[in-house]
Amino acid sequence: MTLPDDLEYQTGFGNEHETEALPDALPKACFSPQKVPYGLYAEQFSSTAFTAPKHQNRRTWTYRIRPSAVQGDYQSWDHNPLLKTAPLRDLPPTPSQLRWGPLPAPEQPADFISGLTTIAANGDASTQIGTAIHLYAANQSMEKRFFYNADGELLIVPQAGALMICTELGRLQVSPGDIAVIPRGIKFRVDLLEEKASGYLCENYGAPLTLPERGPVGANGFANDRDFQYPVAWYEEKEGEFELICKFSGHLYACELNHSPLDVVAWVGTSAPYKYQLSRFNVINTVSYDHPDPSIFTVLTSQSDTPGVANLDFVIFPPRWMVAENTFRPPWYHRNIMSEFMGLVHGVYDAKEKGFVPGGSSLHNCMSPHGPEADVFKKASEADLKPVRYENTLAFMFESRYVYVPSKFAMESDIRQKDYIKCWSGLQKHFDPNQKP
Ligand SMILES: O=C(O)Cc1cc(O)ccc1O
Ligand SMILES: [Fe+2]
Repeated sequence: MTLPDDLEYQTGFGNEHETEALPDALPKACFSPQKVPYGLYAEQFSSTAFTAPKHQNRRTWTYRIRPSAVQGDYQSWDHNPLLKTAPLRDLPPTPSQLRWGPLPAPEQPADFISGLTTIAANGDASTQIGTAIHLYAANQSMEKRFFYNADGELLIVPQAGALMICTELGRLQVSPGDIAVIPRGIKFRVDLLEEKASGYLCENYGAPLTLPERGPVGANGFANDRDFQYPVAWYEEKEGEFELICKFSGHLYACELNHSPLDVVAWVGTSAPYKYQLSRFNVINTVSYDHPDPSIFTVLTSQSDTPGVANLDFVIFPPRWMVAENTFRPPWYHRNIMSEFMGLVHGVYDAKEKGFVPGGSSLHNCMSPHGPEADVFKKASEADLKPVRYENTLAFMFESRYVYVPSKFAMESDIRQKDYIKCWSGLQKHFDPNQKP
């Protein structure tokens, strides 16, 4: 369900946005004046190295009631043993094709952070390489708890239930069909707008997500810059007993706060949380023949140090027309150097009509063979190739150059579909050397 979203946003991917919740709160002629309007403190927030190339540089100046340094001592926080960080060492990486059903709804109270479960991770957070994939399942708002993640940027893909993500830089409302991205280090709280909420969370240890190049497609297409929505300044002036949780180099810490950290009255900069409605994606595909590589469906990419080889590609399979002639239309059988983790927001995915259910996941690691299940192969091989519209479907992929290591929970939990590979066992031999091509 999509709840109406009446919040105000600023638009434009990666723009230097500026916003103030009180008139003239934003200093005009410099970033760090001797006295900030309204008695605020200036604090710079850097998401990239000071010296990162200009087109990649992301930093934001915040003007806040108290500097972030006003907080208690960090103590270790051990309330979520299922939240893990790469490198995962409990089990060896596996080339086995894996699939999972959704997580059951939590029986105990769980918020967005305490209700996180890690399914897989790759790379190494301490070297800022790789990603982790978690599922969230929450039945309560974070209330007096706030969180920031020093290990990476967070890409939230809601699957059920609308969320109000209250951040230092303002609020984002997201429903299934939207995504939100929270920069590394930004403090936030997630409020549930419905009784429960669940979805996927990709933690990107690497370079911040950005739009892929458009190449010969030109200046428009795929995810258009104008459709990315950034919050306007919004603050809470609240005193009391609050808790700030942080994930730092794979460890969870908490410190006490005597005020809400969402106290930024004005900000200007290029590093900020944002949301994007996936239905805005301009889908580009063949109008002649063959099934193009799924990179044509890339919404956002986190580049590694090798050009064209992603730390993380976020790819979607949205509703679209399928018109390819003389073509086997579903994904082909394939083996890929990149590792592919998939999820389903709603509907049915064209390669897997059974077993891959909304809220579920699959993993096909580097070079592990996969493709349509047996029934899909049969149907697609005989289909009448008239134009058809794929409706009510939204699958996605977190694709990475690094092998995903599943968590112990993922391998041992009942949500793992241990018979997944049987989906290909019905593929019969049809070879006939005497058949005329
Ligand atoms: O494996 C998958 O289902 C994802 C995928 C989809 C597609 O259309 C082409 C290649 C690919 O890896
Ligand atoms: Fe694939």
